[in-house]
Amino acid sequence: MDQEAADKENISKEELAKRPIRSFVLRQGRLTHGQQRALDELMPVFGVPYAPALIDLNALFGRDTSLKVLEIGFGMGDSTAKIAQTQPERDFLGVEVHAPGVGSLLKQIGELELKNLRIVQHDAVEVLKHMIPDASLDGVHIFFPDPWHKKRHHKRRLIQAEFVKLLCSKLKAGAYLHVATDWQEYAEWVLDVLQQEPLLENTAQDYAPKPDYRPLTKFENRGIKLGHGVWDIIFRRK
Ligand SMILES: C[S@@+](CC[C@H](N)C(=O)[O-])C[C@H]1O[C@@H](n2cnc3c(N)ncnc32)[C@H](O)[C@@H]1O
Repeated sequence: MDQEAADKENISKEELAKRPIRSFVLRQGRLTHGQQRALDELMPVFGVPYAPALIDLNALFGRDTSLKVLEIGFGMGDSTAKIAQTQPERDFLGVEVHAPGVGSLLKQIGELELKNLRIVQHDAVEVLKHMIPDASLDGVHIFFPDPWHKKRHHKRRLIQAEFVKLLCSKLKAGAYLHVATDWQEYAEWVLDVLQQEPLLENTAQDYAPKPDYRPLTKFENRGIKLGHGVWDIIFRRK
């Protein structure tokens, strides 16, 4: 049993044992004024409340000709907003559990007047299972997922064989799955898990060159200057 995880969430070890293993720890996190305001004013407009009911993605975005891309764990949403801004012909559904991040992305949606981005604030595993129709996605972005460094936490890593199966069921034939990470051991793990899924094929020999649509984050820029690596892994649904 994971005392550290129980302590972090202020719940008993017994309660934790009954819950499914999750890829995140929900921290309270302070909201800035701007984030709170964006949550109050823009969540009713751009937020999709979690419910165990399938979403009609074409109806949600009001068009059926656009490609539909899901992003899991967008953090503060800076890359998400930039991508949505530079690809107005595509529609993006971002999923994140962290309230300050959701507030931050809503603020950017307002400032940039983005029409092609919607947000669900909930565990992406449940969103995928209960809200995303089968074979409805053209792409999935998972940028810098929590690497869960310690061996005893590896079970919390988002990218696992079972999760990848679930993802595959939601991808259209030919759709892409793009994972980026700055932790080499997690990059190797992701490559291994994706290679073992028979419904996926790698678009590269192993790691892919960074596609232009993924902006360099501030954090990544700093890392590159220090000689740290970033690995992009892009597979396609057969
Ligand atoms: C290390 S951060 C990276 C954030 C962002 N993609 C970036 O590149 O800066 C990982 C994010 O994934 C979110 N996350 C992890 N598991 C999740 C899940 N199952 N559903 C939704 N969000 C999740 C966390 O809350 C966190 O904000």
